[in-house]
Amino acid sequence: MVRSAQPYDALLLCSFGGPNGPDDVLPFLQNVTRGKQIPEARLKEVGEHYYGFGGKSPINEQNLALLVALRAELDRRGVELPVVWGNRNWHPYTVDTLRDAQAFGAKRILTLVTSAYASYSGSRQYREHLAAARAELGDELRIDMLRPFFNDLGFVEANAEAILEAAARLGEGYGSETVAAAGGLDGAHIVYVTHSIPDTMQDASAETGDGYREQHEDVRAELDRILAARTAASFDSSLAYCSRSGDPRVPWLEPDVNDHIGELAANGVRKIVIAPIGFVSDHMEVAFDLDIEALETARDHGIRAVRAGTASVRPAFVSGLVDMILERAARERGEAAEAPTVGALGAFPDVAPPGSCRMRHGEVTGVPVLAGDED
Ligand SMILES: CC1=C(CCC(=O)O)c2cc3nc(cc4[nH]c(cc5[nH]c(cc1n2)c(C)c5CCC(=O)O)c(CCC(=O)O)c4C)C(CCC(=O)O)=C3C
Ligand SMILES: [Fe+2]
Repeated sequence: MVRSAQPYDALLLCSFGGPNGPDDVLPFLQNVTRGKQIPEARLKEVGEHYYGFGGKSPINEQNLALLVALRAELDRRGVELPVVWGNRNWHPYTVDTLRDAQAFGAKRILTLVTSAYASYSGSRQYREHLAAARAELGDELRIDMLRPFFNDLGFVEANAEAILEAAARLGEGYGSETVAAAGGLDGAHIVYVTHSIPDTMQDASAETGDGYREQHEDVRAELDRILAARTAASFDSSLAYCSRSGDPRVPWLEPDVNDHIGELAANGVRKIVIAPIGFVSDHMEVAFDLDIEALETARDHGIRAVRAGTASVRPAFVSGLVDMILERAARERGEAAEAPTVGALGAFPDVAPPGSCRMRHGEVTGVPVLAGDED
């Protein structure tokens, strides 16, 4: 039986984008930082991270893999829904992808952004971006966005599995993988990591609902609960931040993961699992800021450290996303469809509330966002 995802004609996988080679790095960074106050020195530094990887970010191939995995899961369930891919900061740009989709007759698009948590960077900036694309392509095109998925069981389950696999590497020599995971986790400290944002962006994210930091704390608590139940190991955890940018005088969320690892070492911690719950795939922030910098910091302090994988294309994650897509489509058809979540915060609304997730607390820019949530 063919099931439809009506009223949607296509699913747009919308991501950040990244350079595919050395010549892309500068223009990509210019796209990202247009209108933002980022010092030249920071840009140079980030450019070097990319050049160190041959000028190529892993993010585009990771998004293609996610697209293929979503396609396969939709097919497996017999759902007819084209999946297309577009980015905010690099080719293929969202507006070009949507123009093609429109040429094939698509009128109503559901967007999945590769950002699990709601803040300006992970939510409103995408809604501004999509509104700009729609303004270019015409009002017949209707674009919706899926609610944040940080507390979807599939996303949380994928992270739990990745942490257990990493813990098993810490516990090598304990026997079977389950025993090794428990042994590795026992006495360990899990450092959950996400992207730092300016304090004023955090405050803005908390204005109409639970804020960015609170969303991560909710995931941390839920993961701790799942991991303790599955392993009976005794462990601690905390939330730290990576990849701060901007003017050094402007406060961003802390502790920085490297400072935090130093503090843990001073407090006698000897083994850690670094769990990048703030990221959906192992892109540059993970490959450089965690795998190169944070792991080196741990080594310098004599701490054994492993980095857990991201949700990426784990079946639990992909399947959870498809559930969310089908639920949203059902609600748009006027059918009753629940929005199940884990943790304490509950489902975020399908349409972001007016005034949510501004760039800075107290700031109103008047930049258009998607229909339904204009200020
Ligand atoms: C919350 C958040 C996420 C997580 C949510 C999500 O995943 O969306 C995220 C993801 C990403 N950030 C990325 C890259 C960059 N972010 C920058 C700058 C900034 N990020 C910010 C926040 C976030 N960013 C902020 C507040 C800035 C300051 C300027 C601004 O207000 O926008 C800069 C400029 C240079 C620098 O200063 O770092 C770059 C190059 C890539 C691509 C990686 C790759 O290429 O593999 C990805 C996935
Ligand atoms: Fe970023």
